[in-house]
Amino acid sequence: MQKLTLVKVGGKVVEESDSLQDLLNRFSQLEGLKVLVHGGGRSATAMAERLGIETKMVDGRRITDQAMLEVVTMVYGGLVNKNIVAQLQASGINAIGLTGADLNYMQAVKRPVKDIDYGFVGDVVAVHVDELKLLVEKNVVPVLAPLTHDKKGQLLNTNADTIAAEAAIGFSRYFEVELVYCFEKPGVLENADDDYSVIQSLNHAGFKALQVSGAIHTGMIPKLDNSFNAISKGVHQVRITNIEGLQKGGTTLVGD
Ligand SMILES: Nc1ncnc2c1ncn2[C@@H]1O[C@H](COP(=O)(O)OP(=O)(O)O)[C@@H](O)[C@H]1O
Ligand SMILES: CC(=O)N[C@@H](CCC(=O)OP(=O)(O)O)C(=O)O
Repeated sequence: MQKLTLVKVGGKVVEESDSLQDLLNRFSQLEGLKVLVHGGGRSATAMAERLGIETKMVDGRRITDQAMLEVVTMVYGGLVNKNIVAQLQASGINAIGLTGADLNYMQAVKRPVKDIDYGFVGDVVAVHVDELKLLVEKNVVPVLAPLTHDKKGQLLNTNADTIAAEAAIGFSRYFEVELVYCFEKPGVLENADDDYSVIQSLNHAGFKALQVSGAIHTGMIPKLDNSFNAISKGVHQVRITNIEGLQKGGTTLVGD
């Protein structure tokens, strides 16, 4: 099977032009077939503030009402995505920027309201990577924004870590996929405040134990849930690392 590297880059890296440029330079140098997924939560919050639109969060999760959906569509599908595509083109990479509506590659349903109404947030129900496969085989690099659609005309906001895991699972039918989560820390840390405490290899039982002890918390919990879901559904390897570790290093997740 041919190898494919799928890199997800988070909001802090995307927000700062220097770190984004550094990441894209290193990404451009990765050999073989590749896909980039980007977040941009911080950029959306900043743009909402500039537009006088209040950002509402519950337990660290964005509430996407109609006004916020317009902001995230502009920021994720436009500003962030097209900037990345243009910068990759400048590095000689033939990139194409897409939401889940483009080529109908990722379909979702609006999250049902239980205790909390998250608004226009999509839970992924179907992934169609056949057209993307043809593109990557022609050395085109898809740049995927954290937006999905419901196939009835509604765009939905979907977490970028989930988009990356679901796309990686979809591509695993055709390729040996390595999923790399690139964020601001050098890996999953034994102590979130100590950058020298990187855990080199982590299985699901180890994750759960560190979650119970409180060493793994907040945004790292859904990132690891997405990672282990990807491994259980055929993704060859998942790594969590920073820009410097894009090629190797950080935390490698292992199946039980
Ligand atoms: N044990 C841990 N190791 C590393 N980061 C951790 C850990 N526990 C919690 N975190 C937090 O998880 C956050 C990463 O999640 P998130 O902000 O969602 O990532 P992203 O930048 O990819 O969007 C980090 O900023 C860090 O503060
Ligand atoms: C539904 C949901 O969580 N959407 C995220 C999408 C962006 C994202 O995931 O960005 P980071 O990777 O930078 O966190 C949000 O709007 O914040």
